[in-house]
Amino acid sequence: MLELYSLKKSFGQVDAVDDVTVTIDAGQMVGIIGRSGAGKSTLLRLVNRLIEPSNGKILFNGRDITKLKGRDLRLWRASCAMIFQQFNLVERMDVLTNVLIGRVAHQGFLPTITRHFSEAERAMAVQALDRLGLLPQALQKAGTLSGGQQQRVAIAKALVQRPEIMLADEPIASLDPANATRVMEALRKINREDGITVLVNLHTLDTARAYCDRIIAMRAGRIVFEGLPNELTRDRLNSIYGVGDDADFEIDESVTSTAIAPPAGSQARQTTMA
Ligand SMILES: Nc1ncnc2c1ncn2[C@@H]1O[C@H](COP(=O)(O)OP(=O)(O)OP(=O)(O)O)[C@@H](O)[C@H]1O
Repeated sequence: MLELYSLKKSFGQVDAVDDVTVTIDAGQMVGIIGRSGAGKSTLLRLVNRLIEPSNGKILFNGRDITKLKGRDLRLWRASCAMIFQQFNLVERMDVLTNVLIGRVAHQGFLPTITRHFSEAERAMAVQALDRLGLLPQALQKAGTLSGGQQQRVAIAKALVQRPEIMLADEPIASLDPANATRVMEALRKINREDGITVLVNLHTLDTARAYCDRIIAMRAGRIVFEGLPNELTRDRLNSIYGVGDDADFEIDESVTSTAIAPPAGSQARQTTMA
């Protein structure tokens, strides 16, 4: 269980995350939505300890994460793997090596840069690629893959970290709908099959409603909604975001399936919060 208490991060005068208290149960897939600048990325970066909180506490299974240093901090970062919009792969390296780089926290920096990986680690990387349908691309340079394939390599790289939490910061923002669907399905498969908790920042409300067990909505650094996808009704959303009839997005109340890309001819709409 991940618990955030009065978590705050200020950048000068801006409170990017402002007094956030929330509990995420183990094994949940949680979507974080909100307009650009709401504080979604900052929240994930705080959990991963990529940035230090100005105030507040992070507990994971009762352990105070905010106090971790040195090796313990490195192992924490490995156990809450991050996935970024821009994939963060080494494009000139092959896919398998990119995945193996995910082992750095466990085996140290030197063996990683000299590419000394054990047979067990190679087997782990191959298995992760196989699960994500990328075995045929294992020896291809990462930069030659499509965006969706690269993001799935990034997920495989995160998987070999043996994480307990996966933090995905707008993982589908730069992908076309078909690739976005495959990436979201991959995240959900990992969540369901491995019991890994997934926190995913999303720009599209429909995607969050289709894939996530719970939704957190942020506005100006604060959590303004936390609950089940079907509790996020049009009225509630309007009151949360203060939008009127001339809003630049609409809510598709019919979205209950996993599909992001609607079938040809469908009337399904994409809901964008940006
Ligand atoms: N390193 C930083 N230095 C100064 N201000 C920052 C920094 N990182 C974030 N901010 C500010 O904090 C606020 C929240 O930013 P954040 O990136 O967390 O929002 P977001 O909801 O993830 O937005 P987006 O959807 O556009 O990525 C914004 O006002 C942003 O400008």
